[in-house]
Amino acid sequence: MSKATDIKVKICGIRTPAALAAAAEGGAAFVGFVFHPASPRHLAVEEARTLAAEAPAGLAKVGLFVDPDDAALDAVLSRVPLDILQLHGAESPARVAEIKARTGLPAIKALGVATADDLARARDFAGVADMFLFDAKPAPDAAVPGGTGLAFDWTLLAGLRTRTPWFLAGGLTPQNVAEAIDRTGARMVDVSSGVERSRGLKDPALIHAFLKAARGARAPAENVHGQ
Ligand SMILES: O=C(O)c1ccccc1N[C@@H]1O[C@H](COP(=O)(O)O)[C@@H](O)[C@H]1O
Repeated sequence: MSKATDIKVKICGIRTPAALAAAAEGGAAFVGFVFHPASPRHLAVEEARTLAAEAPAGLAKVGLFVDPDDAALDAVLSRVPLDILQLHGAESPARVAEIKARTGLPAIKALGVATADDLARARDFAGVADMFLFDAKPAPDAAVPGGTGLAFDWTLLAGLRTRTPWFLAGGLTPQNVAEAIDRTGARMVDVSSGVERSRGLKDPALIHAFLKAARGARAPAENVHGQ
């Protein structure tokens, strides 16, 4: 069994200094800033710049984008010192590689999971994505492709074959995160809706509760299966 402190947590959709402070004080490893206008967590570039300046050293700042074009990436990165990009759209492996080369930043590739075939798509990104984030698959007509508070069938992760580090996301809460870690072997977890008091509004007390629950969970020592 791994130590509780081995679990890394990303609090996504940070929009206020209070939420940022709660994430930092509670021991989050990553915070996510959403750059997707359809999302209730969308940040304008200058809002993100102000928040990023308040993030303590060692707290990785992740920029979440959905199928960004180069202009969208440049507009943010010219003003906001991000550490990692999260690509949460239908980006191809070639586009992920292109974005990494252009920005010089590592990339988390988010994959929507509803079936074993969805999970198998991770193979296509081997050697390209630095990390994966497995989230519930959005409905084809969904207005926003994530941050819905919906979970997927965690038993699908038993079929995962990857050496790329991965996050479990989708519908996690302070109440279920320890069970999720225990059942999936996740070493990294990501949450948005589950630490909000209303859609898009983070609750510092829920952020603290989530971090405490995640860090108190016990994950298997290894979550890497096969090649
Ligand atoms: O958070 C959003 O608004 C969002 C918008 C577009 C794509 C992804 C988004 N969020 C990501 O989805 C996961 C899971 O969310 P939840 O915990 O189920 O609400 C979230 O952590 C973000 O990485």
